[in-house]
Order: sequence, then C-alpha cells, then structure tokens
Amino acid sequence: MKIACLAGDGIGPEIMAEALKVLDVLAIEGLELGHADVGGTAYHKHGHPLPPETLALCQASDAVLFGAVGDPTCDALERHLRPEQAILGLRQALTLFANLRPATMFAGLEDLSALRPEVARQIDLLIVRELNGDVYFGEKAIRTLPDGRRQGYDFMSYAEDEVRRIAHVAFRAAQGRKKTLCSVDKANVLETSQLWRDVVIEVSAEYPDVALSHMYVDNAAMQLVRNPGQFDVVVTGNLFGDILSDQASMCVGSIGLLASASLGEKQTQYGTLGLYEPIHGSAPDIAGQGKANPMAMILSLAMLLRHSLGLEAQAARVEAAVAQALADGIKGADLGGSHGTAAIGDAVASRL
Ligand SMILES: NC(=O)C1=CN([C@@H]2O[C@H](COP(=O)(O)OP(=O)(O)OC[C@H]3O[C@@H](n4cnc5c(N)ncnc54)[C@H](O)[C@@H]3O)[C@@H](O)[C@H]2O)C=CC1
Ligand SMILES: CC(C)CC(=O)C(=O)O
Ligand SMILES: [Mg+2]
Repeated sequence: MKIACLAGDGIGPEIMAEALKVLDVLAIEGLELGHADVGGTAYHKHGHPLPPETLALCQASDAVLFGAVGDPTCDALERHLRPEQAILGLRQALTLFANLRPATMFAGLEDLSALRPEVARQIDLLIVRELNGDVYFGEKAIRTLPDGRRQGYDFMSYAEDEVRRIAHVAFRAAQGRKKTLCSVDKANVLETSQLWRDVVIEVSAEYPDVALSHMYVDNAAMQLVRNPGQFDVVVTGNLFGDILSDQASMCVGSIGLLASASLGEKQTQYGTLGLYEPIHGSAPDIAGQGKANPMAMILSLAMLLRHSLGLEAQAARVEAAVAQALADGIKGADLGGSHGTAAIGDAVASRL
C-alpha cells in the first residue's frame, strides 16, 4: 500500500505531521510512504508548483494525502506557476472528479457553531462537489477590449457526461444514507445549470428509491444556515460546492474540522484511487505558529483508509479518537480552546 504525502505550504507541513503521527500509531503492515514537494514550496525549490517527480509519485501510489497549497509570495506569478495550480492539476491529472465533503456535528460542539445549538445539532450532511469542470477549468484570461477596457473572463461549462458521472456518485451516496438528494444549481439564470438539472433528473430514473429535490444556490446558502437538518446529500458544481462547504464548516464549528476525499473511477488493489485533504487552505495568517487545528487533516486520513485502502475499521477508529478528543475538551484556538497543533495530534494519537 503506497501513500504519497504532499504537505505543501503554510500550515500544510504542521497538520501533515500530526496525521502521520496518527498513522504511525495504527502501525499498518505493508504501508509505504513517499514524500514530495508541492505548491509554493515546490515552486521555490524546483521552479514549478507540481514538478513531474511529484506527479509521478502520486500516479504510482494508491492514495495521496495532501496538506494545502497557497503562498502569498507567489501571488504575482503567472497563473500556471501559482501554488493553487498544483491541486487543480492533480485533480485533473488523476481524474478525481468527485469531491466528498462530509459535515457532521460532533457531540459537545453545538455551542461553538455559528448557528443556534438546537439548529446545529441537526447537521449530518454530505456535499458531493464536482471537481474536474466548471469555471475553474474553462478558458480564462484578462483581455483588452477594442475600446481599451480590460475584461476578465472564465468560461463556465459542463458536458452532460461530466454531470452524469457525478450524479451517479451522489445518488449512490444517498442510497447509503437517508436516500435524499438535493441538487444545487442556478438553473434560473445559467444554461450550464439548466443542463445540469436536466441530466440529474435523467439519472434519477435509475434511483427510484432516492428522493430528489433541486434548489438554487442562493437559497441553498440561506437554507444551510436556517435549517441545515433538511440536507442529507447535496450534489453541486465545482464553484458552488467550494463555497457551500466552507460555509458548512462554520455551521459545525470550524473550518479546521472538515475533511474531504477526491475520487475518480480508477480502482487500486485495495480500493479507489483518491486524494485526501482538509477543505481549508494553507492559512498563511497562522502558519508556523503551531495554532492550526489538524483534525480536518486527521479526518482526511480516515477517509483515505476507508476509500483507498479498504481499512474501514481503522478509519472508524481514527474518527472515534477525534470525536473523543473533542468530547474531552481538546480544542484549538479555532474552537475557542488553547490546544496547539501538536497537542491536538498527541491527544488523538493517545486516544487510539
Ligand atoms: N486545497 C487547497 O490547498 C486550498 C488552498 N487555498 C489557498 O490557501 C491560501 C489561503 O487561503 P484563505 O482564503 O485564507 O483560506 P484558508 O482556508 O487557508 O484560511 C481561511 C481562514 O481559516 C483559518 N483556518 C484555515 N484552516 C485552519 C485550521 N486547520 N485551523 C485553524 N484555522 C484555520 C485561517 O487561519 C484563515 O483565517 C490561498 O493561497 C488559497 O488560494 C485555499 C483553499 C484550498
Ligand atoms: C485552491 C482552490 C483551487 C481550491 C479550493 O478552494 C478548494 O478546493 O476548496
Ligand atoms: Mg475551498
């Protein structure tokens, strides 16, 4: 079993160290870890945010454990050299089109949610975000119009097969949960969304046991705060899913708690090839201070064990250890606590 570990930038290396601490305690036999540079770190060392050796390591692995990328010193670089292009490039190169972002309320954190405790307590949802299309991957440029004004544009599109494959992932996820799927789009304004909705409805014929609903993204953003308990599985495009999942994180207490799995169709000997990362970024404002909450990274490791290595029991153990640590009052500054990154990692590891 091979895992490619890409720590990346900012808090990436700090939270990666804690996930590896937890992995170490599990003492999984036959596990091989590879490490490579990515993001701004890779740009500074090798002149590119996703060097060929890094991509090759990922392609030769069963799973990628990814910290975060983003480095303010790279802001002025041409787009293709910026750190963020590394994660977009990896998602595309490995055809990881399905991004699973679960948001669940941990016992004892209700008072720390941005919502009222009785509302927050209801949260148990899964955002299934399409990850290989939308404006993130369309033609983009800043051009000068004939009248001299500069214009930025990003082409938004979804082909029907792209919508179909993510819809199947979402319907299957719903079948394994409460059999309720809400498709979020902006079909009242966007043609991309109209096609999205048509295809989701078409696919729904194959899943008569799943109740499908549709919601415009502006309403969904509001409903997520008003009554998040109404959502079970939410399927949406790349841009909307990115934004709604950051919002969902504050509904359960902190962005430092939300993990993700990015999956495609490629199977390995042990499960599905995937990349696992917290939903947050490199948090340059707290990098190097030992303040980052590593729980999202540790929970991403749990998803890796489950989806790519077929180690469900170990995954559940890690999740239970995180839940127990939180219940015991182990909290970082993001949750109003005083535990640092390493102390949180130690606390989870000792509860294993
Ligand atoms: N997948 C990735 O690697 C992602 C990379 N980015 C990049 O990260 C950089 C920073 O982006 P931001 O918009 O500031 O988003 P961010 O998610 O890095 O940070 C937003 C806020 O949340 C806090 N935060 C994030 N993770 C935390 C954690 N584990 N514990 C405690 N607090 C945490 C940060 O301190 C900051 O105040 C940018 O370069 C951006 O492009 C952003 C999102 C995803
Ligand atoms: C850095 C971005 C491209 C990605 C992002 O914000 C995300 O995937 O959540
Ligand atoms: Mg994001």
